[in-house]
Amino acid sequence: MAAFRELGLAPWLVEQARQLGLSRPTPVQAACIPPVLQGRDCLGCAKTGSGKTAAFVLPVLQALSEDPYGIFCLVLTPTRELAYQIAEQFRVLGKPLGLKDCVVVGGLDMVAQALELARKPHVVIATPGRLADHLRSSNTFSLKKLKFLVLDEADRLLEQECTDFTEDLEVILGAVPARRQTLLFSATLTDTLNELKSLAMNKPFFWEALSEVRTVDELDQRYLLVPETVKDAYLVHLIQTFQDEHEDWSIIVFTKTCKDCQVLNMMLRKFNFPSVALHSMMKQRQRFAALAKFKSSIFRILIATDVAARGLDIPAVQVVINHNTPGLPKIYIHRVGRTARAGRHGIAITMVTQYDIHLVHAIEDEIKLKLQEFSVEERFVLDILTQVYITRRDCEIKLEGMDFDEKKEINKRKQMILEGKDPDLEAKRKAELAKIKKKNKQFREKIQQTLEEKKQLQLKKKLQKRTERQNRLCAKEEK
Ligand SMILES: Nc1ncnc2c1ncn2[C@@H]1O[C@H](COP(=O)(O)OP(=O)(O)OP(=O)(O)O)[C@@H](O)[C@H]1O
Repeated sequence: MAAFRELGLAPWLVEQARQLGLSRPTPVQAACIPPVLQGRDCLGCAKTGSGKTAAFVLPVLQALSEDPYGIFCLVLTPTRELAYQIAEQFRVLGKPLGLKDCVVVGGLDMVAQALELARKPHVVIATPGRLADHLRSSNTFSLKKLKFLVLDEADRLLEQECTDFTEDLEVILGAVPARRQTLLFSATLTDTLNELKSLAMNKPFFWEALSEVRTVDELDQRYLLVPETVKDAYLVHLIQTFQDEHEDWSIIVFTKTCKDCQVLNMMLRKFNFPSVALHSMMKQRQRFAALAKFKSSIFRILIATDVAARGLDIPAVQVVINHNTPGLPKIYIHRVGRTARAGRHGIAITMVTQYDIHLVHAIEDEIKLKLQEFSVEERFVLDILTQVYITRRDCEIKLEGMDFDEKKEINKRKQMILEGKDPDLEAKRKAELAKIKKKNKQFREKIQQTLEEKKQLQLKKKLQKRTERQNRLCAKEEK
């Protein structure tokens, strides 16, 4: 394969890449860097951990070094943690340029971000919601001269799942120039390819890794069939086994909900495991702190929701455990892709209950590979079953006392504020709407009741008349 130099990158950038340990380009880099340097739009689809970030960071930096100004490049990404990770790559590789970057994500001070944006950074790395908020509320910066628009995890940004970015993307696309280079990357582009192609119209170059299997060869993919009620005991047993056998391994456990994530973290800590949680109901500073502890291997176990499923690059992660079977094969691909990155080996174990077997089949169909069974000595699990059950119950009771659901309500209010809505006004509006609905219902019921009463009355009168008529007839006959 060609060296970085042969792809058209400048010597200073090749040297910078080498210092970071990138000595030879990965296939996605070798394929995508030249067309991007030629000014073409690019859609790159390559497996998790294959170096897609540098595939866009390097050519953007090269173009920036030839014509430096701000704001030159905007990178959009679905999660806050990922935004910081990408910013770090720009910072390290772009150090000789004196690169100025700005990270614009939710959960942090908006005023400080607005000030930074006004200073015209070369590169802005943002989550769509917060950037759209800035665009709606301020005119202290402009994206009109932008040269590059990058959508990392592009399919996630376009799909309408739990967090729907559509409205925010519309605001952002309205603020960037039509004449620009658009770069779109993900490990799972194919589902949204048509929408993505409409974003990249400048002689787009599409590259997809030539491979039947959609996950990396270095990943050992297993399933563990467990009854729903004893999942946690299996989890504790698995973690204990990995910790005993491989002290230096880091483990990510993916859970379905924030509450599950919080309870499992509390439970594992009761068993003295060095774990931290990461989910969207935590304050942003807590999220960063948890991730920093995990990345520095101070805490070797991360319990996370899908907020950590995409993009995070933590080389020490050797094991991914899916506490629930992901409902979508795409989510499975990203989750298990947190291990076995950049040619390293890793293992992914998915817990499967009797109700999830169809989900496993869907995953296998998508990745074009059969998962192998992971065997566990059940007597060890049986030994800890009761203890794990009681500990989990204790943690659930404790969590209820901590008003976890109330916090959810508070977070909803915060989200409204970020969306420029007044939560009290919204609550009032909702209450008024409910009142009107209730009144309408009462009114309808009253009409119904009156109609019913009238009907009854008419029926009564009819019956009365009939009886009177019969009485009269009887009286006549008697006469
Ligand atoms: N040319 C290279 N040589 C060696 N290592 C590389 C090279 N390019 C990237 N890497 C390393 O590979 C790891 C994964 O890269 P990156 O995070 O860009 O993957 P990705 O394809 O974006 O994965 P995901 O789909 O999970 O987001 C990083 O640690 C990065 O430093």
